[in-house]
Amino acid sequence: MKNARTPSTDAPLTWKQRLNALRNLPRFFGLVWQTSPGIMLANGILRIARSAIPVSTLYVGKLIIDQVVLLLRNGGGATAGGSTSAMTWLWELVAIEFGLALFSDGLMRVINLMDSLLGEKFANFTSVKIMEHAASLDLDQFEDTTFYDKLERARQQTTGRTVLLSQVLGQVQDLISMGFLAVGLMTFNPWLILLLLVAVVPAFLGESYFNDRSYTLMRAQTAERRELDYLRYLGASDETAKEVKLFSLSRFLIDRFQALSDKFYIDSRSLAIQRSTWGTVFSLLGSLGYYSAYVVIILRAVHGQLSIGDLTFLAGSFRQLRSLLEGILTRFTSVSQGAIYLQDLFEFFEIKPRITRVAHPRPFPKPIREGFTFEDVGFRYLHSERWANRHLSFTLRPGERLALVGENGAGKTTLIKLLTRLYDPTEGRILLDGVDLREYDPDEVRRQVGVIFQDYLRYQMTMAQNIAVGNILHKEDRQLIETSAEKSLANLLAERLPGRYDQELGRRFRQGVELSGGEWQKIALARAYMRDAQLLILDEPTAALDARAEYEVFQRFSELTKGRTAVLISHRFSTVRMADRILVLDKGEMVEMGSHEELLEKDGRYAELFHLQAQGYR
Ligand SMILES: Nc1ncnc2c1ncn2[C@@H]1O[C@H](COP(=O)(O)OP(=O)(O)OP(=O)(O)O)[C@@H](O)[C@H]1O
Repeated sequence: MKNARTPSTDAPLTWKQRLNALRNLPRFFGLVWQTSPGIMLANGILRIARSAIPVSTLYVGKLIIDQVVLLLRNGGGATAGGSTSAMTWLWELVAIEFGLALFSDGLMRVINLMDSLLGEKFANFTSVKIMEHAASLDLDQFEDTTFYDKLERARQQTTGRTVLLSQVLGQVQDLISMGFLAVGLMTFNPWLILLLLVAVVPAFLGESYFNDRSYTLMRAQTAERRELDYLRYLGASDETAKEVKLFSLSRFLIDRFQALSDKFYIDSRSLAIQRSTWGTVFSLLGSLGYYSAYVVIILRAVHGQLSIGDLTFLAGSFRQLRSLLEGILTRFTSVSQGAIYLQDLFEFFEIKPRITRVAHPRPFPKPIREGFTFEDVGFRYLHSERWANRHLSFTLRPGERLALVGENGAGKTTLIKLLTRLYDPTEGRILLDGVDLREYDPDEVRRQVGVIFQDYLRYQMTMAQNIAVGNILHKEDRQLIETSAEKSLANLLAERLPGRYDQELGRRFRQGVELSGGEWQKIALARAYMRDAQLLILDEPTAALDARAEYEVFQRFSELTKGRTAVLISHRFSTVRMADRILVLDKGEMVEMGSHEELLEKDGRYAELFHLQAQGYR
């Protein structure tokens, strides 16, 4: 991650940082171009056409006034001889101005339409890209809060980037308009340009200063804003309602929400007040500059150096130039602001997964011959001092059923995550058939392993889809889905549901049916049977099942995993004893390994835990 390029959260942005951020724009437009080259090109051409309109309109206006003055001087349009052609010319000019106004209006509408179409396409395009990139990253990157903030900022600004798009395009258009107007103004009096700058530059500097401060504020609040979203979710979601009600948490949550949002309000209020005060001062300065220029122009007109048409043209040009320049400078700060936000997006795209595919991965062994060997494996979570696993050395033999036993936090789930390459070991290595697991394609490893974690997801989808997620490539294979359900006993549930396998589950959308914890678990278990995996891993798969269901599930599991390697984590010894071997973990380290009988005979930690549980049943 290139954190060095990200401005720090407490210092306002320097000009250099602003200009640096502009370097993101070409890449941004590259992406926009990728989204829709046709609309982008048409948009550019129309904007160039539109930028010539202000100066043209003013010039035609000048010609009209001069023509009227000429006609008046010649005794009035109706009476003067030879004035018919002058009148015709006058009406032609009016028609041209009218045409220009219509054309300008039409162009603006088409441009706005294109901006919004392009913006929407781009927002969808980046959202998809963000999702795709997020999918390629490692689990531990998601568990890192700085990463999460970055992802959140990248995600939140999808709509902001749509605005940036029209701002940058508008900027280019206005710059060209200004060029035309400035040429006109300078041919009359170059000093007027100087007055213009005096009128506008302070406003610009003020604007950029306050933009810096609001960006800094926004950035400093990222983590708290995330908390605000979380509180909002806790306070009003179907998943949390039960507990929030029972524990009467709503007041506690609302107060916390209120305190946080009040803090945001106070911070933003003082900034908004300062901004508005200074804004008034700068705008006064601007008016002063404008009226000084106006006086210069009027004096020259009175002395006969300028025609009345010139006067209106120049005054109009000056007024328009001022508002364009102001617009451009103000927009510059928000464009560079937007460009800095883009940095968040690009930095997010630059985060690379560490668990990568080697250039020439080895084919996954079919069948596995020697098994998985842990060689002094240790693992520490990011930012954690403690080792979640340490000094693990053992072999998971092919065809063996291994149970992992240990108290809460002993490192059982972590060991599974290492085995499935969700993480790579911090030290030591894991071999599969004598070759480092990192030499295989991680996707292939995950395909060959069927794993159900204790915190499996309850998808708010149909029952069939809930099972199919175990092997999404076969989502249409009804036969496979139904046999998997039979293996996990979820088929009995399907028979009871009104919509059978097509029944929507969960209450979030449509007419879903909510299930009990054990029912959900059977569905999750079916996912493991969806793939013809060589290694099956169940992490506390039966915790929510009743005694009979648990017995049946394990009877089946034993039959179904015959000849396949299986790892189970369970706190129930009735389940654990079915395994061929048991690995006992304590504080991340292996303390014992052996069959149920061997370990009882040894009378060590396993025997102690076993007797403790058995006592509870006596
Ligand atoms: N994502 C994480 N980030 C940081 N630390 C973690 C993370 N997940 C687990 N830990 C820590 O690692 C240690 C081992 O956790 P693990 O989930 O492997 O235990 P476990 O044996 O599966 O526990 P349980 O029986 O409660 O499921 C714990 O001390 C836990 O606090």
